[in-house]
Amino acid sequence: MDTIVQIKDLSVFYEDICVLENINLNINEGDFLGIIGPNGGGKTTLLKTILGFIAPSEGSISIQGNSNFHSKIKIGYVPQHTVFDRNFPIRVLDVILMGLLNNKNLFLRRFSVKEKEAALCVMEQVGISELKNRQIGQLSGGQMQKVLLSRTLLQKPDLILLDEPTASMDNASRTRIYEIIKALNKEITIVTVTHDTSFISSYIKTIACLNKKLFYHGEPALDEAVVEQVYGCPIELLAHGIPHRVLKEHGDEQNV
Ligand SMILES: Nc1ncnc2c1ncn2[C@@H]1O[C@H](COP(=O)(O)OP(=O)(O)OP(=O)(O)O)[C@@H](O)[C@H]1O
Repeated sequence: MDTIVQIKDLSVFYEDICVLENINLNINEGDFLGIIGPNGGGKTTLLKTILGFIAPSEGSISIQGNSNFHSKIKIGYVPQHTVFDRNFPIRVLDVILMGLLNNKNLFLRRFSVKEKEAALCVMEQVGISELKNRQIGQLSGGQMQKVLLSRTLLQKPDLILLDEPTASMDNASRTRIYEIIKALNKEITIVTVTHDTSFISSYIKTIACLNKKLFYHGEPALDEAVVEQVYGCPIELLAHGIPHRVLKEHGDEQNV
C-alpha cells in the first residue's frame, strides 16, 4: 500500500513549548486513521502541520514524497472550530459552493448548473438538503459541522483530515456521518481526530494515540498500559476493537 503522508522525527514548538515531540507516523492510501489523546495533546497541531499551516520545528512531513506545498494530492480539512460572522447574509448552499473557490478565483465567480447540482448531491449525501436556503447564522453546531463536511466533500479530496467532526452531534447524526465517512473511505483516505474512542472503534482501520509523543499506532486494539500512558490515568473505553474495560469496576476501590 502506498504511503500518502510520511511524518519523520517531527517536533513542533509554540515559542519554547514543545507540543509534538519526535513523531514518526505513516498514513497509507486507503487508511481510516483515528487519532485519540487528551485535551491539549497536540492532535489539532498535528493536522495543521500535515496541512502545512504550521511548519515543523524539527523533522519533516512529506505528502507522496513531496513537501506539503508541492503535493499534487488534494487534502480536505474540516476544522474543529470555525469562526465566522453569524450575521453574514449567506445561505448554506453558497457556503458549500465556496469549497470550489481557490486563491485563483476567490470572488466574483459564478457557479455552473453542474457545480450547483454537485453541491446539492453532496448535501443529500450528508442529509442536509432541507437546509440549503437557510441563513448560515441560524444553524446549530451539529448542522454547521455537516455543512463544513459537505463543503470539503465537494472538493473531491484524496485525503480528508477531520478534527472532531461529530463533536456537536446527536447519536443518530453521528452514526450517519461515520457511515458516510466509512463509505467515502472506499476511495478517500481518512484521518479523524476524536475523543469518541468507543464510537469510532468500529469504523477506523488504525488508531494513533497522541499526547505530545506518539504512544501507539496500529490496529485499533489498545492495552491498558498504552491508554494509561497516553491519558496519564486509567480511562474507560467501551468499544468493539478496543478493550472493553480498562478501568477498575466502580466499587473495586472498596474491595482493596
Ligand atoms: N497558536 C498557539 N500558540 C501557543 N500554544 C498553542 C497554540 N495552539 C495550540 N497551542 C497549545 O498547544 C497544545 C496542543 O494543542 P492542540 O490544539 O494541538 O491539542 P489537541 O490535542 O487538539 O486538544 P483538544 O483535544 O483540546 O482539541 C495545547 O497546550 C495548546 O494550548
